[in-house]
Amino acid sequence: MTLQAIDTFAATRESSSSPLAAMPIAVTLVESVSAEALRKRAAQVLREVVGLDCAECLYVEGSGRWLGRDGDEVQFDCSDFSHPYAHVIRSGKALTLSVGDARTRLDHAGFQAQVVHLGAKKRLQVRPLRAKDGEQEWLGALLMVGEGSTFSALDDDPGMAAFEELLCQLWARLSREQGERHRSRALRDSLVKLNDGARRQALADQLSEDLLGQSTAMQTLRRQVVRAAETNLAVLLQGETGTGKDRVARALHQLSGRAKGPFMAINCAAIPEALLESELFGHAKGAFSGADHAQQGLISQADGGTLFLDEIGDMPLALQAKLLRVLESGRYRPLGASEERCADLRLVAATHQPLREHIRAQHFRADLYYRLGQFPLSLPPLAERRDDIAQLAQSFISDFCAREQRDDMGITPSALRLLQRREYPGNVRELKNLIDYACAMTPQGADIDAYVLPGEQESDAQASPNSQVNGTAYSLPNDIDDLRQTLRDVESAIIRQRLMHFGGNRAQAAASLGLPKRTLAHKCQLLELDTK
Ligand SMILES: Nc1ncnc2c1ncn2[C@@H]1O[C@H](COP(=O)(O)OP(=O)(O)OP(=O)(O)O)[C@@H](O)[C@H]1O
Repeated sequence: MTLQAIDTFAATRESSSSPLAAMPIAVTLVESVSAEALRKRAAQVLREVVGLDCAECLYVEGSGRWLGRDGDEVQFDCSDFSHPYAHVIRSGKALTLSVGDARTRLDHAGFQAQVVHLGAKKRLQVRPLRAKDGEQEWLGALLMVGEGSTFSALDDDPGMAAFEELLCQLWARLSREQGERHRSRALRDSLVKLNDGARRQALADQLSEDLLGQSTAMQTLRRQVVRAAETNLAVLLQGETGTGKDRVARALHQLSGRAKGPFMAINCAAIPEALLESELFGHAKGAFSGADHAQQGLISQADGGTLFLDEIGDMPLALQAKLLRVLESGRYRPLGASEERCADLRLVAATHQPLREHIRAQHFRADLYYRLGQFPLSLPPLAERRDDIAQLAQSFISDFCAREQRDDMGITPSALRLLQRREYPGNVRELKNLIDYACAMTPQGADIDAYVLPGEQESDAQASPNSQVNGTAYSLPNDIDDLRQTLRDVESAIIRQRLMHFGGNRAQAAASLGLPKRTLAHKCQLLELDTK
């Protein structure tokens, strides 16, 4: 299928009554190999098939501040209201006016050049184009110029809505794919251009897209990751569970000169001891019963790239000695093989365990510990960077909406305050799970409210003795030292569960608890469960 499909469709559109008549256009759009090609094709469809005088897709460039035109230097500042795109991007709503009006009311030179040759009586419509996948808010804007009757027909045409939806979906996907590819290339190119300090800062800033958090601890961590990525040193990541060790390991690989090589990962705690050696080192044919063919191990597969050993604290002592040899000499011997092999890899290991204590207990080799930790990195627990919670929460909400194809949702200030106050033994992973749950419990069109967030006692309910009040399960802490606060917590948990049960309907929740609605509203306010 080629661009001819557009012409064919244009010719047959009038006469065709097939419900599948729009398929060739969809195929043409889907075949676009880049976001730029997609924009061109979409505009061509609108001109040739719909019969518009002018159609053009403008794109929001990376910083989100400018709208650009393909093949043109002209850029439109998104906060400059002398052109229609700023109005549309800021309001999120389409704008329709006559070309004549646009000429007199909007005096941006670049925009004037776009419409100067068009008849003053024609209508002009600009529509915002927005990715619904949460990764990239604004894609750009669609400029269309044509007869008033064409727009009246388009406004009622479900085909136009479907066309726009398809365009946005494809665009978001293509720009994400391109962005991912371009990002590492651009980063490496920038190494050449910038001096060391600026280059490192630029890389650390780029990393903030993957390793979220503006706290000092996260900024320091990102700068350390950049430094570590410049070297071939073995990196030991230490941090509580869920602090992002896996993410950091992948970022290290992506930033390093080995980014084009493989990234192989294994969780040493998840593989039975007996299998771990052959998984890592590989084996020769007949090395053990059942080994009816030779198999490469991860060390060999990571050649030229990075090997990530998660939960290194769980590696058996015998294997630790073999791993040390790989690190010292770059040589290893697959199980049952007669010859040694070489591997050129960077090792990144991670643990949440106190390895020094393991060394004292003789469960971990001290020499391996020091060799692994040539470049030690500590990941801060979430409790030490509560300032990051708001950004993380917003990002997880967007991820949820994109994944579940839900409309954008926000979070109320009281819900955010609750999140910022609570404890997170499971760190960022726990916060992410909590947000996923809260998103799922929040009705379409609403923001996450405090009442949908399970309290800490509810999360830990299995761990401590449960009680039953008024049909609502909650857990009694064992170490009550402030009865009033405990009673407030229990009251808050009960009200939140009731509100959740009744989908946020305060009147029903109040009736079910035998309270006047006003009293419940007052309690909600005191307990910061208020939504308004
Ligand atoms: N700084 C961060 N920015 C965005 N997401 C993060 C960040 N840190 C962690 N996460 C997310 O939290 C979850 C847990 O992260 P990850 O698996 O990297 O933690 P971990 O320290 O390796 O955990 P474990 O020790 O249990 O294996 C993942 O969903 C990850 O994407």
